[in-house]
Amino acid sequence: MTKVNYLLLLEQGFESVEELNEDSCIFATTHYISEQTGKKTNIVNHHLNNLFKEGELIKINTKPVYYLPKQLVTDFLNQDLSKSIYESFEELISDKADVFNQLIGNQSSLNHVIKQGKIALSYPPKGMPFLLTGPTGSGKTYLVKRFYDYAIQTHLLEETAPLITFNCAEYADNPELLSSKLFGHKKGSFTGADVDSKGLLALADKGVLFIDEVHRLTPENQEKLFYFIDEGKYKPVGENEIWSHADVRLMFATTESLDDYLLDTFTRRIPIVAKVPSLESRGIREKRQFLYHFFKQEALLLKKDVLIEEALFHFLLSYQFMGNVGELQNLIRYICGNAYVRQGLGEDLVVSISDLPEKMKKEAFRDIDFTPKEKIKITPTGQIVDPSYHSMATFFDTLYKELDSIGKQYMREELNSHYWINVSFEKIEEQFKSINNRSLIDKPLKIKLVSMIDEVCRVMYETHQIEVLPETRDILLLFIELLLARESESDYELEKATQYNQLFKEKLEYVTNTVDLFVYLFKEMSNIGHIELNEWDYLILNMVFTYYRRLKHKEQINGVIICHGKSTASSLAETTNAMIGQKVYQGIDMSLDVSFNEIIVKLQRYLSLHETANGTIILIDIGHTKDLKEALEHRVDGSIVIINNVSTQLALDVGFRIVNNEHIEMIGKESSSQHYSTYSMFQPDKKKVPALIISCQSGMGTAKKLQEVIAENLPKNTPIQLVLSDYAHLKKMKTNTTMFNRYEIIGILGTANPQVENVKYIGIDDIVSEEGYKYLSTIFESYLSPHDIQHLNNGVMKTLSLENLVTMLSILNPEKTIELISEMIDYWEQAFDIKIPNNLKTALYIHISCMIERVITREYVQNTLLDEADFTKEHPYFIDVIKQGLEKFESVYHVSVDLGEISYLHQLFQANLIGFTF
Ligand SMILES: Nc1ncnc2c1ncn2[C@@H]1O[C@H](COP(=O)(O)OP(=O)(O)OP(=O)(O)O)[C@@H](O)[C@H]1O
Repeated sequence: MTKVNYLLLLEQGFESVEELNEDSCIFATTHYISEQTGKKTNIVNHHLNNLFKEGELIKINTKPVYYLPKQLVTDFLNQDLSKSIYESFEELISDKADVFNQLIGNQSSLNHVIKQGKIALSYPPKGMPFLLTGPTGSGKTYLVKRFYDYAIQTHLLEETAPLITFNCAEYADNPELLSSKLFGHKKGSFTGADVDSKGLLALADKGVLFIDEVHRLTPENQEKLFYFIDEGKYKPVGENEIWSHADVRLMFATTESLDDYLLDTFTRRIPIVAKVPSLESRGIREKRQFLYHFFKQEALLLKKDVLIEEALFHFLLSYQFMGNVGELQNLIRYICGNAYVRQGLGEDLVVSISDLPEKMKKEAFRDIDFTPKEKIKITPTGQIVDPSYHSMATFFDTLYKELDSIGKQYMREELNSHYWINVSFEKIEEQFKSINNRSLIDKPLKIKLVSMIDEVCRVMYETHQIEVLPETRDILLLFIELLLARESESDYELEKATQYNQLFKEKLEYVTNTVDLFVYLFKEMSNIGHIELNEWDYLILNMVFTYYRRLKHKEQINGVIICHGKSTASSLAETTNAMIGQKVYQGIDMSLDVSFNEIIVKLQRYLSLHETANGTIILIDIGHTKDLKEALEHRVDGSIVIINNVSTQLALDVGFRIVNNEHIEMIGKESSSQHYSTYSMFQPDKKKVPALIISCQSGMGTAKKLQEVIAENLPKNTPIQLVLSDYAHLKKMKTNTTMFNRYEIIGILGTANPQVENVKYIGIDDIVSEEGYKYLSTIFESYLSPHDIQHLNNGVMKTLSLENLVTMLSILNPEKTIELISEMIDYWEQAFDIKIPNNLKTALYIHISCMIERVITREYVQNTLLDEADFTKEHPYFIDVIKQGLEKFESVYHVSVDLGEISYLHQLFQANLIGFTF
């Protein structure tokens, strides 16, 4: 029996399937087929797996596993499938449920637009108008059609509901005609109006009217439309008395920017506006998917495999399509059509640069790389064989393996640290050079990236005096390009990388700090795609940042000058550096209105980012030796010498000695005696900086918000750092992460306990409870005074509920919501005659606002455990009072809160109020 027979067998079995479930598809298990055919299960398995790899079958990963013929399942569901392996039949069926699953970018670039659109459509009772902006060809019309499909599928609209499209640009020169088109007209209302005519609003009744190029609508027509939006009625042209009514969901689109005056008045009336991104800004990953998608369409149409020459594919990847997705789609159709004409009836269709339109051909040939490469193959069933894609996926793993093998040699002490760094760096460089970086990312993104990196480096220099050498910048650029092009995450022995990073940090902490700073600034400042760095990537950055710096700057003593006055220290440092001929000193100015504490913070920051192992000499104008000693002894690696009474001569003398590599103590002793000043020297006692980990199950967004709230309420000069951690990562890795090596972790704060042994955890709910102070004390008591802890507690209590609301609510106006909930709580306090404690208040704020969102977005979960009759019988007064409190809320947001939700509220009240009897 051949492979093909197995496929036929499955297809025959599938013919009688009426519903997709485990029973009806039992014919699709290995066991069943083995029994039917008398073949051993491992033989059956082998063939089925091959068919699966070739894209003929999909897999349902239940026990037992089911193999179903992909094409027939697609026909059955009347929808393309988004993947080839499903965890259950339910998952397979629900893949159909959401029409957006198929959309390229639904999880990334279009995520926001889709979310906004769904909200607009679902907003009770009849949805809200919704405006899509975005350049031509970006897919606005395409999205509107998907939103319409979604509304039908979720029964927001009837199956027969109309979708009517109207393009204002076609009537822009004739506002009367436009008006009559939209609103209809009465017989005789203008020349040629021989009969009454219905407008599009009437035709779109109970459905959707999509108005494209809406910026071409005249102000009068806008006004008429606004009136319709507000009141649901309008008058056809020539009709003065009788109002017409229509039940229509409106969607709008425009290619213009919202700054346009017409649009400004428009957007004030349209609550939801979402931007469809240009093709270029969607990044190389999505562009690659679009290329696959459109070539697949052609393969399907022509019923042939399409073989794409690598040079053509890469030209398309890097070409900037001003007409966006639409232009790309047309171009691919043109290319395939051209190739078809040339090749006629051949078995496959080979497409190459020569199939491009003339004007593009020239440009494509200019950049062509003549090394022969394998072609990319796309079959009509959607199977993709792309050798360049695979090499990218394994690229990083290969590098990590190399770094691991060098690291192992270092661990076995076969290499010293100097060689470890050098050999690792050489490997990184070699691997980077091996990749063809012509089309890792598209040109405009690359231009943006170059200026982004320059900007980050400028800020690093201006704020922290860290110079990133041009060589380092080049390699950083390539590295980030590679990261942006990386399609999948590697899980190659991440713990090993963590260990190497730790060893690296022990040697060169200032480099790891510099890397952290670079990553932080890059993420903060960049609006370039999302980049995930793993521990290996950090190791690469550590090596890259060290390598050239070491080559350029011999390891020498660090020099710092601190003086009173606006710019005395910096100009003294500058002059001496110039006279010595290299950078020896960093100046820190101490203007009169700046406290010495602030100077210390500046100094600490500066030193944390620079090599201090060879010692640091601080030249200062007056005193402060003791303060400096205290501030630095835990923070630097090598000896510290402080010399008083700085003068130009002293600075020059010390500077030349530093350059000549004299011993630090000798410099202190001799220079100070020659220049009538005093010096003191001490060895540091290095301790880790305390840090609190913030980690939320609900994601980094919430953790970041929480970090802001805590940071705002901590004393200004506390050494405590607030570090964010991914919840799943923390829970899995426990103390085995760089964070635990880098900091003295004082505790974890979050929304769920990640269960890290021997580390204290407090939840947000603990902080906002009555006992908030007590909980905070368990973590902060060794670091903050009781007064500071109290301040922190109060501050967090005050901001947290509001903050939470703002992050959680994506559509409603948070201030208004808070106001309403607060009224509600007042009402309940009066009616129940109780004082609701803060913890319950916060819980209520959060709970109710989420509840509204649940109702509006129809993600309503029925409380199946509730016995409604019992609950109604036992708590009639509670239900009554809660309902009255919710009344205004229900009417403002057009929602209705069911008994299940009221019973959740009941549980909340009971759990938080001792002796609550209602
Ligand atoms: N996500 C997508 N998947 C597949 N095809 C798409 C996608 N987005 C857009 N297209 C295709 O690109 C073409 C252009 O899209 P569309 O007409 O929706 O753009 P538009 O923004 O409305 O353009 P214009 O402003 O010029 O009217 C269409 O043929 C559409 O089928």
